[in-house]
Amino acid sequence: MNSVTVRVPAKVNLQLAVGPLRDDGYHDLVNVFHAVSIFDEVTATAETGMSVRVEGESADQVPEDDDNLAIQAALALARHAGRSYGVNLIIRKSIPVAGGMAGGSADAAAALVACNELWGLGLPMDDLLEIAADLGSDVPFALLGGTAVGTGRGERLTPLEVAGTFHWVFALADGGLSTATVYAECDRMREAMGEKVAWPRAGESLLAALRAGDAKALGAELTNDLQPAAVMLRRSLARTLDAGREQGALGSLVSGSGPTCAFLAESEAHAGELAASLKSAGVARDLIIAHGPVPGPTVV
Ligand SMILES: C[C@@](CO)(OP(=O)(O)O)[C@H](O)COP(=O)(O)OP(=O)(O)OC[C@H]1O[C@@H](n2ccc(N)nc2=O)[C@H](O)[C@@H]1O
Ligand SMILES: Nc1ncnc2c1ncn2[C@@H]1O[C@H](COP(=O)(O)OP(=O)(O)O)[C@@H](O)[C@H]1O
Repeated sequence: MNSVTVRVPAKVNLQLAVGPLRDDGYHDLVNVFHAVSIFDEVTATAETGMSVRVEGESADQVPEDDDNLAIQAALALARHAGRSYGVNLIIRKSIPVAGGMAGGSADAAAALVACNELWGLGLPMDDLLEIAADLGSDVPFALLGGTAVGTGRGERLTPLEVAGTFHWVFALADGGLSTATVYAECDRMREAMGEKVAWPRAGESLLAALRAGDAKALGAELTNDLQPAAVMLRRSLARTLDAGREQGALGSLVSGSGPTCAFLAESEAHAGELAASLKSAGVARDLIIAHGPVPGPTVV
């Protein structure tokens, strides 16, 4: 086999509970990940060296050297296998870059799956999950897909039972936000308010809403502890979130570290109406309709 293509979804966080800052610079989380139908595609082709090319949505903002998370994934996999494999990766991006939808992590997960296949390694999921956790906190979930709760840095995963499909509208912003900057702003705001940071816990009502496939109940339970920090760093997000609520979204929140905002709709038709109203309100660079949960990386 000379070439393998893998399609990989974006994520939105249904609950992001951020615990205290740890000594290693990370925060303990309860991170309820939900994979949605916005996909990047990664094609891995056998080659002697390691190279990457990025095409599509905001490709100019993605590094085409060893800083690219997909190349880092291929290098980590080759190291794990103890061989000096080579690969050319072509990444076709649709997931917004630095948008809080884990596009880089998705590409890394896709590269792990594609190279595992291309190089005939046959490594099991558990090995790939271990390599993924060293690449970034969100990469293990990007390998898994579906809906799952992440603890620790977000890398320790338990898949969640979900009934049916949820319909979403995503409002894209101009430019990205740095994940590390948003966590640091969250710490700064908490300190300024003298807030005692609680140990993060999964919301029982949120898990029940997922099990029941109850969009209305889910909408009321969406929470993101990074949202105040993201809004502080990008004030225009307050207006975007307000517009979603005014236009009848069941729930509105910043996706992860932002600046993408996510709006939960009642149905596919309602998502279409909501996207149209948000477009008229002029509160986003672009709007994308998607559904979740969807499976993780898939060889196409
Ligand atoms: C916020 C979240 C929510 O899912 O995703 P994004 O919105 O960026 O997609 C994640 O926690 C991001 O995960 P990921 O993007 O993989 O982060 P990493 O590369 O592991 O870490 C980047 C930086 O984020 C901060 N970080 C990350 C994870 C964590 N549990 N605590 C942290 O404080 C640290 O400052 C770290 O240096
Ligand atoms: N394959 C990749 N796709 C996107 N961004 C990447 C990739 N590899 C490295 N990066 C870098 O990671 C940063 C965060 O990207 P991304 O994963 O899209 O956002 P977020 O962490 O907000 O979900 C980008 O600014 C970019 O410089």
